Amino acid sequence: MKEIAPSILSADFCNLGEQLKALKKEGMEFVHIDVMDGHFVPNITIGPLVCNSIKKNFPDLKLDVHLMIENPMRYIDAFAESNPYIIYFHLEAERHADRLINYIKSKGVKAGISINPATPVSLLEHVLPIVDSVLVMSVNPGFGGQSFIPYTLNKIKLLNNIRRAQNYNFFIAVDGGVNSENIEEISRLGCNLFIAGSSVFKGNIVENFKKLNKTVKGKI
Ligand SMILES: O=C(CO)[C@H](O)[C@H](O)COP(=O)(O)O
Ligand SMILES: [Co+2]
Repeated sequence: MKEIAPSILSADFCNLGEQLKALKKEGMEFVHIDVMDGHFVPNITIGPLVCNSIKKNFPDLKLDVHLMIENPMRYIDAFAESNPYIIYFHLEAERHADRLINYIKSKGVKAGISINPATPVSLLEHVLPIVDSVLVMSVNPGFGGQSFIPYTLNKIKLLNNIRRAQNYNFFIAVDGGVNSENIEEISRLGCNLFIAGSSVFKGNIVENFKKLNKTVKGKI
């Protein structure tokens, strides 16, 4: 799989429906939703109400829900209500990762685990066989529009190597500072889902999406 997941963190919230409609027309399948609680990260953003509204208006969009919150277990039921494609939680925010992965799956939702730039891939060793996705943060979480941290490329490469060697099934998602200049390299290293906020929503959103999408799908 090679897909772009536009992150609505950088969308125009007064025109969110129109923007999603325009992107969907160009083949957008995933929409990335950044949930921030003002504790795990300094910012406060979106809750389950918005997820429910997007799902109601765009039932076939795959909701890619990125929880950047403390105590994620407490909110799984609420976010599972919108029937998302996947819920990611942060390893740094959860002492009982195995329990939480299984709980998310018990709701019929794919379970993803996200790691901050400074968190090593080795900490995921024992859960890699059971997660549906690993989300590599390529910026420090909390805000859109930051620059891609180059050393995170090594983490993508390492995850891809482990996946190949062990025959694991998780997909690799990368989030933060993804743009038309670095997306090709990120793709070559084995990334499957490219989360892009400002590089889609700043400027001409349709043209931005088309360019990124064509690059990862190898049509240019
Ligand atoms: O999780 C996030 C920030 O914590 C966002 O998904 C990410 O930053 C996307 O925005 P941009 O592409 O502008 O970096
Ligand atoms: Co995100």
